Amino acid sequence: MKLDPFYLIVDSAAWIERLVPLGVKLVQLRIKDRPDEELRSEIRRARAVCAAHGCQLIVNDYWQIAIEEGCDFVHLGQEDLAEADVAAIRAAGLKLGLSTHDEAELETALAARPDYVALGPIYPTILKKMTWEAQGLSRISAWRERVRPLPLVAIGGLNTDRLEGVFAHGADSAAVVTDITLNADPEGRTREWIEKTARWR
Ligand SMILES: Cc1ncc(COP(=O)(O)OP(=O)(O)O)c(N)n1
Ligand SMILES: Cc1nc(C(=O)O)sc1CCOP(=O)(O)O
Ligand SMILES: [Mg+2]
Repeated sequence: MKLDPFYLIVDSAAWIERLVPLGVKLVQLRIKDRPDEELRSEIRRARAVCAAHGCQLIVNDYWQIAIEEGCDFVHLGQEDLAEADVAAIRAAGLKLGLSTHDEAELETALAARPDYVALGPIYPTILKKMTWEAQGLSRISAWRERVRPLPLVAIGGLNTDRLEGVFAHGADSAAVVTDITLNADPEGRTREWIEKTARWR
């Protein structure tokens, strides 16, 4: 499986409606702490836009709702994975991406036979408080060898100046939140990400 080198992560269908039509081909809907009905409505809106624009939608955390809403890809962290029914996710035909932050998590992730592995935080992130120090670029190279032939996603503190480094060290896709959503010009920055990742597409 090949992932687009630009992996956008946003927290609402409104962001997806705004940015996916610009040419984004891989997007994660990462919503926290909202009632189920709101989540369903957000997922439905996101699915419609992604279907219209040939963009792969990945639903974060809410694998049961993703199954029920007919989605085809979920992302889980290690705590999510511990509580998830991976067999049910597979039986429903969904693909699965998993987070990793250290060796033990990588072992756990690979044992679950995911469709991609994410490594983070490569650089410090302002999005959420993390237990892990920044991994640095060399960790990407180490993960590259361990994760092959699965795609490797780099995440955490990425911006357009850091792309060369993450791809040179073996990432297949660069995931980003705040470099776009907190940018003064999110549309312009999204176009820049699309252009600057073209070499690895
Ligand atoms: C591509 C990608 N990588 C890592 C994460 C983080 O997942 P998780 O550790 O479960 O944390 P939350 O995002 O759920 O807060 C991700 N969402 N996407
Ligand atoms: C959601 C998330 N997960 C991470 C991990 O390391 O697992 S880092 C991260 C935040 C990514 O946001 P930004 O691009 O703004 O740094
Ligand atoms: Mg999670």
